[in-house]
Amino acid sequence: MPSMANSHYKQTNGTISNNDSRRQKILEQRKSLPIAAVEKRLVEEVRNNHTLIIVGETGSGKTTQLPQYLFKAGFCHDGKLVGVTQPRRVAAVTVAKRVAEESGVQLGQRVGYSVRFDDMTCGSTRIKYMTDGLLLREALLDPRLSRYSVIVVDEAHERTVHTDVLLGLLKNVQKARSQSANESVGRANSNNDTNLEKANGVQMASPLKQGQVAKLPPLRLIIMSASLDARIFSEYFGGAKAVHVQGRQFPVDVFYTLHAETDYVEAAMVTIFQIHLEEAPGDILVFLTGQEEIESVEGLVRDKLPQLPEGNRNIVTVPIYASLPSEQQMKAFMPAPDGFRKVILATNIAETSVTIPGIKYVVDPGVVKARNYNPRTGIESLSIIPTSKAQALQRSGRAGREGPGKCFRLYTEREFEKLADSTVPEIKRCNLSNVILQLKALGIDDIIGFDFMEKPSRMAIVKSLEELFLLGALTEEYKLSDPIGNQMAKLPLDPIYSKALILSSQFNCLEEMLIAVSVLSVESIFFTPREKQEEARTAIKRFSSPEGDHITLINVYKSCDEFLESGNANSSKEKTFKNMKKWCKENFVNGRSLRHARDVHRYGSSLKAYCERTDALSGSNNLKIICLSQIRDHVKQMGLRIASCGEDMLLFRRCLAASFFLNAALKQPDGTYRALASSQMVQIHPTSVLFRAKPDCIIFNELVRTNQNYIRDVTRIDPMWLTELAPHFYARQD
Ligand SMILES: Nc1ncnc2c1ncn2[C@@H]1O[C@H](COP(=O)(O)OP(=O)(O)OP(=O)(O)O)[C@@H](O)[C@H]1O
Repeated sequence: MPSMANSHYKQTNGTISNNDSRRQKILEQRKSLPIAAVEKRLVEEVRNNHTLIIVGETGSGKTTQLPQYLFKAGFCHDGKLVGVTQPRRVAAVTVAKRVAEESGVQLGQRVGYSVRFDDMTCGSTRIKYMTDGLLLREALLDPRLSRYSVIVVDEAHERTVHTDVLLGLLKNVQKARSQSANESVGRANSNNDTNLEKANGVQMASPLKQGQVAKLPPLRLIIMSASLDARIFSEYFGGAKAVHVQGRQFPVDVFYTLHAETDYVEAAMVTIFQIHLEEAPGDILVFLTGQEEIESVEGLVRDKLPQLPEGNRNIVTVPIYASLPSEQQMKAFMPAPDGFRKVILATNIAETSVTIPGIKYVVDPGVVKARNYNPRTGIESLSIIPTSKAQALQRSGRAGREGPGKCFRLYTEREFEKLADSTVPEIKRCNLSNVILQLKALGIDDIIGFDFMEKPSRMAIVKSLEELFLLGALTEEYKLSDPIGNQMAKLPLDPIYSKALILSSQFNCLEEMLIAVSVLSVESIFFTPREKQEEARTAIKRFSSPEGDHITLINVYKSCDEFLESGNANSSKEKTFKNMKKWCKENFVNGRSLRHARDVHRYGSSLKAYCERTDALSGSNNLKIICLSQIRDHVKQMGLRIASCGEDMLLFRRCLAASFFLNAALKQPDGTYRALASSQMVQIHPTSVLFRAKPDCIIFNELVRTNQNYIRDVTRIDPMWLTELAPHFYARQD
């Protein structure tokens, strides 16, 4: 099977083609989209309605076309932007590339994107695709989103926690902007304006200064999806108008199994080979639930290939999931080598918005991995659950984007009928600390009274407020504390990680904490192939620290750095990549994850390399890539002192105890642990280096329920440190 790394792949996606026939083809394709027939009407509706809901079939052209129509119609005059939010970064990036190509402009110029850790925009950007989380962060700096004339919230049916909070926030911003539009500049630039914003729950980060232009046009809001219950959104926005774009571009035939499948992974495998042997050429997109499952199917396909007749072994598999570094995700969008059929193994990251060229077949087992959070116990569980009808529709929609397609649902039609119409909004099943911290930073103090589209439970809100208070982010009046709360809100991380970074500068170990947080932000950096478990265990021992997983992870990271630095100073980028790959393989380290951690921590190198490559191919060399948002830059900008504790890891462990005190556990006589904050009985996960050692007192990173209550990423601490370093919590417990 050809590997994606030594790629026979041609880079085409996202580059500007000078090829006239390609431009012509794109032009014709655009004209043939169902949405093209109603361009004028849609623009009129946007002019006449401050809030508009657009429902249209998958592939009808909403995401790529509407922003271009609005640009053409003058919504970007005076330098204003049309912002389009997506629940996922891969959609924001790939759609922006497509739209730049369609518009015949360089990506990052008139059309750009901005996602966490990667900003491809410049001063002349007018159509900006971004994740919904990123727009929320922008609101911290610019609470009235004054640069935007229109915000399009795409794929709203997904109801991610960010989409829901964003909708609430946008409602406030709209009110504030409509009112300020009626104010005169002179009056609006003083106290009046600030009061008005506060009254609407949106507080200026910094009040307007004399002479600053306060008058803003009303903010237009468009909510879009293919499978959205327009009524709920319309009611929330005071009876906003909904329009339906009729028609889909290409038909997709949907097939169901006759009987329920007991093993969907096996069924997916069989279906892949059936399609390959029996159906016409065309690539296959398979939806699976996570990295592990994807890697296992990759292995199964590889094992099975030699059993196929020689002429039929032309399959190449490509994984795509959220924690995969961007440059590797992009491989899914590249064409397969000539004569090969590409099989993309994806999580629901590829479910909405994206167009993966070449896909003709979709295999949908009808399941998804979902998080669930129990605010009473503080336990997050990950379980595999059936998708909703809306998700099934989105998945099948991926097959009909370039021509007619087929979708194979690995469940019966009766099961489909029983599926829920839409997914339970994430806001009702997640820990809210992060979101509450952001709302507080936006000046929204009354969280319980906030106008959520669907209110999270009171218990979930109270629990998160309490957690933020204990971390020092909120005062006793539950207001954002200064400087800790403010600093925490600025970091694009979970509050507990942000706290750890801030504290580590006082413990002289910010260098080490930066590495730990980066590695913990990605999928596991260890790689244990099924057939080499013993070898992998021995290899990991070389890095393992008797003090626990955090120091072990730092050891891996630093060892790789040392290896790359030793004798490699003048190596080319390619050579460094190659060396790193070799080192990872020898040490049973997951190269993908480690590279990603290095991106998050410091370099942004693989992202940059990817962009530079596409830039070179597009024949231009002035692409502006800003990777400002790396965590390291954030903490530097906050004035935190980046120092290393060197060999003295005691300081680092004390810092972990001071930051993760809410995640401390004590060993019980039977060898299990009691989590001190929730009193839940938990066990150290078998992948931890402390699984056998079982120290008396530990802190952990996360508590996840699978078949047991497992704690992951564990470090040994002295129980006395808890009362010393977190007296506000542990003195209270006595
Ligand atoms: N990267 C791409 N390569 C090739 N064709 C593309 C690409 N992106 C979009 N298209 C074409 O444009 C059409 C419209 O895509 P668009 O994303 O605008 O649809 P949509 O209505 O937003 O769909 P969805 O609801 O599924 O996101 C696709 O069906 C496809 O034909």
